[in-house]
Amino acid sequence: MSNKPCILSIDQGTTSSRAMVFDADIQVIASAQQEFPQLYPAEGWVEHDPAVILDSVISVSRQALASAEQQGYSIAGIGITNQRETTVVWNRSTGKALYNAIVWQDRRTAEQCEQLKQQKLETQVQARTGLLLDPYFSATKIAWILDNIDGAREQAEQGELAFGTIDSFLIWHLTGGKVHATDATNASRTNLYNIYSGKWDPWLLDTFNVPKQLLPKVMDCSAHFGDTDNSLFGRAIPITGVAGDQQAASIGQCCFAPGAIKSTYGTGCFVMINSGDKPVISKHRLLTTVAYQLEGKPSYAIEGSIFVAGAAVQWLRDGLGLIDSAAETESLAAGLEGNSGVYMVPAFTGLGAPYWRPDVRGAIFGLTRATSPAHMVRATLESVAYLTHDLFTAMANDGIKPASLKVDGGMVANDWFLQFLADVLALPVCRPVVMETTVLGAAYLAGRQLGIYGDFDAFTALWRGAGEFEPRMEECQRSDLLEGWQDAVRRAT
Ligand SMILES: Nc1ncnc2c1ncn2[C@@H]1O[C@H](COP(=O)(O)OP(=O)(O)O)[C@@H](O)[C@H]1O
Ligand SMILES: O=P(O)(O)OC[C@H](O)CO
Repeated sequence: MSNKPCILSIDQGTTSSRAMVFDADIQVIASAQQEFPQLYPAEGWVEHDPAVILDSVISVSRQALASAEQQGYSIAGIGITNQRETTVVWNRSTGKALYNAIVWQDRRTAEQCEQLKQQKLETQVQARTGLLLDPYFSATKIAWILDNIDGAREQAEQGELAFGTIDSFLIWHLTGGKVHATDATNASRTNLYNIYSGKWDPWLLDTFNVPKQLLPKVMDCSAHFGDTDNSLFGRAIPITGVAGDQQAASIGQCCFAPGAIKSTYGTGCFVMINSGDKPVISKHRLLTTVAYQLEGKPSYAIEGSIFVAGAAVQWLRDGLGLIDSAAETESLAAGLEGNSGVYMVPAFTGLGAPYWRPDVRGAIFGLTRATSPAHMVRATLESVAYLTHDLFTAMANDGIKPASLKVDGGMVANDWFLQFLADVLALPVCRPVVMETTVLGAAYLAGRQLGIYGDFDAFTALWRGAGEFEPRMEECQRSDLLEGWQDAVRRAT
């Protein structure tokens, strides 16, 4: 009979679904991962098939769970973390989605956002949500589904439909259609949730034309969300932790004190700085968001969101066929003396913070007959570091000047990238032992609710750095590179 308690943590990311099992000492004992297709049905549109997402989550969870049980462990609870903002609307009777999931990167509602900006509503939206007017967030994506799928708006008004970010969609299906809930971090990315009152906001629902009947119940990040349906894992398992992936990464990096900062390099890049128990509104186009909510008390963060980071590496592999694997980018970039004046602006889905230009598209500058695939690769990696530098400039203008940066996500396996990042930011960059901080954060939230994991101090005591990258570039070289980048951005925009 297995009796060692452990937590199954599910990370439903933009490019893959991952499940990891953590024991009571927060060590990884099992894991499984599955990539799934990205759908690009029109220029600027990005979708996922919700049924494929659900299947991939169930499949990786079953694999990780079986491996843990074979080792004599018993799953005590489940944590869920997810790509944020991505929007699903489904039928409450059948559970079937009305339309594909509209992914956070999707730009189809740029015009609606522009119209709201023309009506001078951005300041009011920011004052309630901490967010800006951009197609990134869920509200205009929901309205698009209601206005473009036959009969959807009437069904929504009659209470027949449910909206959810991916966490909510998964909770619904894992509990056999019994629970329609989300957590405060995911709610805070919709543009419908008032981060001051902690409630769905009637003015926002009206402004974005979204019926209240669609919305899930908003809960703390550590809470009993519901139990899984017996048919899925052979018995009911409680879901006890939920957070958006960037917030979960911030928890996994132990960013609990005001000023603590992390940057995650997955499909996109997201920098988050803890601002304590008060929301701080940026004057330089950064976002304010809920970092986590425990025992009814929210903590807040300032966030810089870059839409394309690892996605550009994926494009080199899948779009251009320049590389066979993401890992190859490291030796290709390191093999060059410099960038030879080649700059890439990876605005495949517009530019996020601090530019917020959904209309801009990607560009490459400085090509010559001597430009090789390695130059393209290097320009791609460099661009992610420059975009991070732009966020740090906005943060500095808001008075935030960190002394070092904790990093995580798929791209930080790349040592060359991290050294270049440290050089461009002129800051030490630290990579943790557990690079999957997102799943770790969700596991912590779930295990905390069950009493398996202790308080923040106990968790922080377990955090280990795997190595620091110290800045070592000459200042004149750094400023030349940044000048080249700024020129490229000017030309692209
Ligand atoms: N060694 C590497 N160098 C650069 N990029 C990498 C490397 N390994 C993985 N990546 C990139 O990291 C991303 C995957 O990271 P992950 O954190 O799993 O993303 P997500 O959660 O968004 O699906 C992919 O876009 C991939 O191209
Ligand atoms: O899937 P990731 O890790 O790139 O994260 C996506 C973000 O949550 C989008 O806001």
